[in-house]
Amino acid sequence: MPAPKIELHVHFEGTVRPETLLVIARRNGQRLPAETVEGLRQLYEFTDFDHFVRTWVLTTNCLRTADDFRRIVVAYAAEAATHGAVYLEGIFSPAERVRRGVGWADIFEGYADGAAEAYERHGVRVLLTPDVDRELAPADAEECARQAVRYRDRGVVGFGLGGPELAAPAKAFARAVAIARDGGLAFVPHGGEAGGPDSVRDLLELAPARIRHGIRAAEDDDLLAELRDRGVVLDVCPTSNLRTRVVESEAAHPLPRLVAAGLRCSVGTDDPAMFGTDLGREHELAARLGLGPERAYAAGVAGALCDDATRDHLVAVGRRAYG
Ligand SMILES: O=c1[nH]cnc2c1ncn2[C@@H]1O[C@H](CO)[C@@H](O)[C@H]1O
Repeated sequence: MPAPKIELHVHFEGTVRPETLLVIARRNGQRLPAETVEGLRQLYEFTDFDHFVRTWVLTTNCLRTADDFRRIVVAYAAEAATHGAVYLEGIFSPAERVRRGVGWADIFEGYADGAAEAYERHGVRVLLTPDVDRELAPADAEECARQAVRYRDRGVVGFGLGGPELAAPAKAFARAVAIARDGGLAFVPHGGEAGGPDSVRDLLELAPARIRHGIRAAEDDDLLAELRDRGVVLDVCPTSNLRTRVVESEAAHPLPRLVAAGLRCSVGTDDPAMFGTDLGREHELAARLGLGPERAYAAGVAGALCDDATRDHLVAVGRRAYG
């Protein structure tokens, strides 16, 4: 049995393995930019972060029905469970689907049903953190936040910001974040991935519950100290950083610096099907970079947006496995 794991940073749309994506696209009458598994794999050779984001938008468009969303959650929970996952917080990007004619309810109902079914069938607790990309009009982001709040009792616990990091400052979405927060959702944005320390500071003004990536905080000692003192958990995805080329090589990855600075870092796969990774391999890489499974699990417990009973359960699971 693999050691228990908590994954806080995974995009459900990016978990769909090429074989399955081709089937879904065909069923929905959607054209993908490649028509074979090999073709998709080649498409996933990213030249830079921007190229990755553009490709992500192209390939994830074929997901369209409530049933698609439900199934991809259940399938990923099954996969992650084989690597020891006991708790997942999954991201999805509703506005990108709505823009292409999918209804809000189909998206939220599908993901919420999937989260419930994942627990029933695979024993993995799944909570949901929809996000908006930084190229979205703020008014549309506000609508997404309102929709997310409506699903608060169906497993939606957070609201995030993703996509091209340099397209707009987080502040442009302050109203959407306020709507989410007033509705009981935590703010869990991406930042410090393609953008540097200033981009992380920009997020801190909106009091994030965690930061997705945040790795470029390692370039600034004062910022590292501030993140440590505030206890902000960073959801780090090392393979993603290598594959989108925001980090040049494994040896150059800032994770050892983050760990040395006393930051709490969880380990995530980000978009495992697009980056050719899985939760087990991601933890092997994190361990090589100085972040072992026990410490990663503790960061997961600290960062999870769950209720007290679930956190107590996660603590007990961790204690049994790691002592
Ligand atoms: O590593 C990542 N960084 C930023 N955005 C990401 C990442 N992985 C997936 N997305 C998703 O890409 C979409 C593009 O507009 C966004 O919705 C974001 O959630």
